[in-house]
Amino acid sequence: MMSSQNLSIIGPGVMAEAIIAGLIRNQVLPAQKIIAAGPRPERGSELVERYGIRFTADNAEAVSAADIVILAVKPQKLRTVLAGLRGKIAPHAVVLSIIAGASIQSISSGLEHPAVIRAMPNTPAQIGQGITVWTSSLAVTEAQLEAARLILSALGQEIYVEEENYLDMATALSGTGPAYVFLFMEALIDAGVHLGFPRRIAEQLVTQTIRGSVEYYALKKDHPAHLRNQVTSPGGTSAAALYYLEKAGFRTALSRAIWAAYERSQELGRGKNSQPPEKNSD
Ligand SMILES: NC(=O)C1=CN([C@@H]2O[C@H](COP(=O)(O)OP(=O)(O)OC[C@H]3O[C@@H](n4cnc5c(N)ncnc54)[C@H](OP(=O)(O)O)[C@@H]3O)[C@@H](O)[C@H]2O)C=CC1
Ligand SMILES: O=C(O)[C@@H]1CCC=N1
Repeated sequence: MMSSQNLSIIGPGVMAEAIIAGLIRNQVLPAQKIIAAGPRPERGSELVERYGIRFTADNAEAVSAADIVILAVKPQKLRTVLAGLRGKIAPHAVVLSIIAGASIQSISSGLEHPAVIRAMPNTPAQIGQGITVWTSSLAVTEAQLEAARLILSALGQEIYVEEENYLDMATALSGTGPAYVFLFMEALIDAGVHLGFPRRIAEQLVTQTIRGSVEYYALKKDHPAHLRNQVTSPGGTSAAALYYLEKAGFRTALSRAIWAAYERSQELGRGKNSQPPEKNSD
C-alpha cells in the first residue's frame, strides 16, 4: 500500500481503466488518492461511479498535487498533452508512460522533467493477468522504482529491463500480443463452425484447447516443438494440418507481423501518425 502517494492518470481510456481497477483491487492505493483527466466528462462520470476516484477535464489541474503521473493517451495526442503539462509537474514526482513508441527522451524533454519511467503493459492487465516490460531514466529514484513496481504488479507480471529498445520489441510481442491470440482464436472457432460445429461448442473446444496447452507448457517447461511432436502421430491428422500451415507460411507471416509492429512502434516514436497498410509486405 502506498497510501501517502497521489496518483494522476492522463488519458482515461481502456488501459487507464485497467490500471485504476488493478490498483484498487489490489489495495495498492485508495480511490481518493487517484485522479484521472481527459476531455469527456461522461467518461469521467463513468470512472467516478465505478471506482470512486476523482476526475477533471483539466490535465494540468490533475497533476498539480501528483507524486506519480501516468500518461495513457494515444501516441498521436502526446505532443499536445506534453505541451500542456510542461512545467506543471512537481520536481519530486515521477512520470510513468505506457504510450507505444514514445521514448523516455521525448517525454522527458517535452515535459522538461527528468524522472520518467516507460512501460509497455497489455490488455489482460484488466484481470490482473497482464505482463509489462518497463525501464526508467537515471533520474528515477529507488523509492520511485519500488512504487512503479507495485503499480505494475497490480496488472500482472512485470519485467524491468535496462535496454530501452526492448520496449519497442515488447510492444510488438506482448503489448500487441493479445491481438494475435484473439485473431488465432477467432480463426479456429470459424474453422470449427465451417466444419459443422455449433458456434458455442466450437468456442468451448478452442478456449479449453488453448488454455490447456498453455498450462501444460507452463508446467512441463518443455520445448514447444517437442510438445507439438507429441501430438503429431506418424501419417496422422496433425501432420496433415501442419503441412498446410507451413506451406501457407504461418511462421513467416507471424515473424513478419511482429517485425511490422516493432517498426511501427519505432515510427510512432518518431511522430509518424499513420502508415500505408502494405508498407511491410514483401
Ligand atoms: N490498448 C492496448 O492494448 C495498449 C495500449 N497501450 C498504450 O496505451 C495508450 C492508451 O491506449 P488505450 O487505452 O487503448 O486508448 P484509449 O483511446 O482507450 O484511451 C486514450 C484516452 O485518452 C483520452 N484523451 C484524448 N485526448 C486527450 C487529452 N488531450 N488529454 C487527456 N486525455 C486525452 C481519450 O479520451 P476520448 O476517448 O474522449 O478521446 C481516451 O480516454 C496508448 O498510447 C497505447 O499505445 C499500451 C499497451 C497496450
Ligand atoms: O495498437 C497499439 O498501438 C497499442 C500498443 C500496444 C497494443 N496496442
